[in-house]
Amino acid sequence: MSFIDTLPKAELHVHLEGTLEPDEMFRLAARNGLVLPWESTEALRAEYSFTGLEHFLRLYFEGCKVLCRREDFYDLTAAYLRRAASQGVRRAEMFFGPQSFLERGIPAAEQLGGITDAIADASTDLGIDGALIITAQRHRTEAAALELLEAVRSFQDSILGVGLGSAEAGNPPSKFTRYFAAARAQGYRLTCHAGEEGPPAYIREALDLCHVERIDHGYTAAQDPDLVSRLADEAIPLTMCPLSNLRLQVTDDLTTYPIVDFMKAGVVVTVNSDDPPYFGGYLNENYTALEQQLGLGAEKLTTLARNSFLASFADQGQIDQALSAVAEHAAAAR
Ligand SMILES: Nc1ncnc2[nH]cnc12
Ligand SMILES: [Zn+2]
Repeated sequence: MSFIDTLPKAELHVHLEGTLEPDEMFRLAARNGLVLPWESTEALRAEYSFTGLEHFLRLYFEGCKVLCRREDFYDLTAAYLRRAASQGVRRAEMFFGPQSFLERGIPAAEQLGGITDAIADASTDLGIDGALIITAQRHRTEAAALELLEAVRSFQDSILGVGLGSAEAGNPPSKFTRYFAAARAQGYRLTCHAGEEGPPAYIREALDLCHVERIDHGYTAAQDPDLVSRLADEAIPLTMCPLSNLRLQVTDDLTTYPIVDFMKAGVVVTVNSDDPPYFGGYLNENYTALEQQLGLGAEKLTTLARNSFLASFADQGQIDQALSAVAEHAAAAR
């Protein structure tokens, strides 16, 4: 086991629908009497070569079609949490976008009931602390996002936060100010995908107009040094996803990935997996890619793990406990 394998970590940017492994996609399709447009898992994997975010999203939404019943959502969540726990993940704040399923007539209770049961069982069986962040899809209207908040209202006690995902270009955060205001009024923690393919101005909008507490990706902040200083000064964390950015051609090469520059500037940057099977790795593969491509040593890897807990929406007591575990792990490795 390597230093990274056993380093205690939090994962703050993973889409549950994006954790569907190809063999599981085929198993769930068969269970639900559906025929997939691919002959085999190999044929499906051959599609995992993306020109950009929208290309990827077409395949991602196609995969969502095999999720139909409560047990499908349970199995999906349970499998991710098992995998995460085996990689030293102590806390996972997971995104889930109900709109794809609501539009197919699958009740919120089936979706969220399966997910929350799996979170509860994984907490008991594996000791991993899971939490749910509902995301609206920004290619849809703000009215649809507001309807989503209503559709999940009776599950509010099981939902930690609210975010915004899907196709970024042309769908700025300013389109969703009322959605974020309503979510904030209902007591949710707020986060927003921004600066993945969109410009730094989208990150500023997410902060100034939507008042979010975290930025998901934030890659393009590197183009705007004043914004980087602001993220540091205001302690706004970034949940970055290196292998995702590589596979979606956001970045050509991880040897120039801006995460070290962000760390030096004092930004609370974190490493995450986004949609692991689609992008070639779970959390530890993302840490390992940075270790290899940027030459990160134990000190910087430890800072990234510390940041993951500092940036989480966990209670302060839980954060303090996790930070002690990270410090012990680092000390034992010296
Ligand atoms: N990388 C990503 N960006 C935006 N929305 C997503 N949904 C799943 N993965 C996503
Ligand atoms: Zn994402």
